[in-house]
Parts: sequence; C-alpha cells; structure tokens
Amino acid sequence: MGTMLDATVDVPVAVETSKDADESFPGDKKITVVFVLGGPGSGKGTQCANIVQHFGFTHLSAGDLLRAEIKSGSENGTMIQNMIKEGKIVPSEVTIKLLQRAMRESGNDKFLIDGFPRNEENRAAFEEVTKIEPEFVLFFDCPEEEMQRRILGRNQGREDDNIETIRKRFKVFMESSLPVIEYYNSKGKVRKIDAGKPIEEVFEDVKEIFSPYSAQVA
Ligand SMILES: Nc1ncnc2c1ncn2[C@@H]1O[C@H](COP(=O)(O)OP(=O)(O)OP(=O)(O)O)[C@@H](O)[C@H]1O
Ligand SMILES: Nc1ccn([C@@H]2O[C@H](COP(=O)(O)O)[C@@H](O)[C@H]2O)c(=O)n1
Ligand SMILES: [Mg+2]
Repeated sequence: MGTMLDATVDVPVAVETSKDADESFPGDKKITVVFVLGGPGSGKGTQCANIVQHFGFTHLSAGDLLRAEIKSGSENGTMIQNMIKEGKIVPSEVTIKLLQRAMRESGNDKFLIDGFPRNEENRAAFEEVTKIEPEFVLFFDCPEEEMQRRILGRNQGREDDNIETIRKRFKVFMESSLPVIEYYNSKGKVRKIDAGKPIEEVFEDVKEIFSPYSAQVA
C-alpha cells in the first residue's frame, strides 16, 4: 500500500483544472454512485457502456477524464501524462476535481465511477471531499493473462497499452487497488463478477445486480 502513496508525494501539482473546478458537488440532491473496479483490461469500460444504455447511469471513467485533461492543454497535463505512462496513480485532488466537475455538468444523479478509487488515498479523499458513500462496488474479476491479451488487442492508441506499462499497471492493481476492494468487501459492499467470460455473458450477470435500478430509468 505504501508504494503508490510514496510515489506521489514529491510530484509538484498545480490543482486548478478549470475556473469552476472548486465548486463542490454534490449539493443537496441524493446522489447514487457505483464504483466500478477491476484490473486493467478486465472490461470495466465495455460493461459500463452497456449499463448506461439499460439503466440510465452516467459513466465517468477516471482514466478517460485524465486523458481528456492532458489533451485540453491543462497545466497538469505533463504531470498526468508522465504518471499514466508509468502506470502510477495521479494525486487524488486532481482526479476528484475532474470527477466533481463531470458529475455536476452531467445533470444526472446516478453515476458509474470507473477506475476510481484506485488506492487508499483516492478512497479516503473522495469520501472526505464529497461525503458520498458508494451504493456498492462492482468488481470485475478477471485472470491476468486474459486482461493482458485484451489490452494488447485493444488498439485504441493508448500510451500505456504496451507490455512494459501493462506490467506496472498490474503491480499497482495488486498492491494499491485490491486493498480498496477488500476494504469495501469488509463492509459488504462488493458485487463480484466473473469477468473472464464473453462480453454478453458478463452483462447477463451485471444485469442481475442492476435490476433494482430498472424502475428508475427515465
Ligand atoms: N468479456 C470480454 N471478453 C473479451 N474481450 C473483452 C471483454 N470485455 C472487454 N473486452 C475487450 O477488452 C478490451 C479492454 O476492455 P475495456 O476497455 O472495457 O477494459 P477496462 O477494464 O476499461 O480497461 P482499462 O482499465 O485499461 O481502461 C477492449 O478491447 C474490449 O473490447
Ligand atoms: N483513479 C485513477 C484512475 C486512473 N489513473 C491513471 O490513468 C491510467 C489509466 O486508467 P484506466 O482506468 O483508463 O486504465 C492509470 O493507469 C493511472 O495512471 C489514475 O491515476 N487514477
Ligand atoms: Mg477503461
């Protein structure tokens, strides 16, 4: 656990992501958050797209938000790019501001937060800043060889989809992200899915977990 926290302490961070980034979210309304976790390439983004279509959630991928921040020319861009290339976890204050802004701008009240919290620092900071407790944690459990095969076949031009960075990402997942899943498991909040199966079969299992939310689709 100490590894990633240690890795982030000496990185200089300018936290202003936009003019309005300091506005807090949520306000008064009841917000439903599901954290979607699992190793790199386990299928989080793929299944979130399905859940959005069927259950009316807004999908927010922390990794996608960070990649968009690089493209936007933000002053944090170079730092974020270097962290992603190394498979390291970006300081929570940066990622949380991006998530809060995206939540606010969506106008929705139901969110799939994909790839976050990635370590204990992410988890504690999100809780402290937003006061949001997740409804549950959807955990995609997939064998490492299968995740590696999927990432190497993904072809989305991601700078971290190379074998050297993939190995670092797996190590970070085991050392920093699994303890977060264990934390939520101890609170009875984890819904574990066998993500090694074909996409359609995984979604059948996902649907069962989300069925209580069907009635809420607009
Ligand atoms: N169940 C599955 N069986 C086979 N291929 C899959 C399955 N789920 C997703 N894929 C494919 O594997 C690749 C990785 O999937 P996806 O991008 O959804 O993973 P991810 O968990 O979001 O990864 P990352 O953490 O790197 O963002 C994609 O090319 C996707 O089409
Ligand atoms: N909470 C997070 C989430 C992601 N990152 C960085 O982005 C990379 C890619 O994330 P994906 O979920 O899209 O695979 C990840 O390896 C981290 O470098 C982060 O720092 N914090
Ligand atoms: Mg993804």
